[in-house]
Amino acid sequence: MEETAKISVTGTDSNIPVTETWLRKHRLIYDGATRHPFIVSIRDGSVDFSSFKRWLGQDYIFVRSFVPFVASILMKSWKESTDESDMEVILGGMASLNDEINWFKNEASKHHVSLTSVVPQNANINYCRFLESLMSSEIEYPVAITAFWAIESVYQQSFAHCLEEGNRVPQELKETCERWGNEGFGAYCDSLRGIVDLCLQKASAEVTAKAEVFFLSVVEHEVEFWNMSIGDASM
Ligand SMILES: Cc1ncc(CN)c(N)n1
Repeated sequence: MEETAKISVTGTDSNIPVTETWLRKHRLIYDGATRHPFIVSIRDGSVDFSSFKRWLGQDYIFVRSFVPFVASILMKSWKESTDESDMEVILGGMASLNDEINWFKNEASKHHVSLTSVVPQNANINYCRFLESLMSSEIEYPVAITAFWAIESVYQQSFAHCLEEGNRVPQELKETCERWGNEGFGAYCDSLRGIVDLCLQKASAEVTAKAEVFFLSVVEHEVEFWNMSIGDASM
């Protein structure tokens, strides 16, 4: 039988989901976020506690900006999505944020971090401005849901890495790693990824290209967020 040539041009091969294409194409940058030195230091127990406390305070500020961003995704899915189940997945993510805010307050008081006196650092200010820009009506639903999946997925893969066999996560940080590294959150990220792939199958090449740019922007913001968490050791 004649051998059929297997041609896979990046992004246009309909057999490979778009997110798979991106993760292969941008493996280095993506690993730079999910295997960041800050994450590796949590995994091997070498993280210093001041970095963890800095991250905790900054991430609380981020999550408060993340709530309206997720609400805007809900609105876009209601207006633009052809698949009703999208809304339920996004709503599930939204609901967990209510619990998340309380988790931060609880964790902060445990570690004597005053959330009211946390000053947002530049990387955080930039990231929150980026979230706000995604809420504009100029940002199509496929682009916004791509950013949402990327934001959640970087955290899931980062903290799942911390929980892998042989980790030496300090007892005080175990709960944090479990929060985003657990299987349930992994399944939720897979659902978001499924929505992104389905959306982008129907999207124009232009929207798909725009979604890829925003995917990369999220990964860069996540790397900056980890860099900020490590902070200036000399401080
Ligand atoms: C910076 C950042 N990125 C992602 C997540 C997970 N929602 C988070 N809490 N903070």
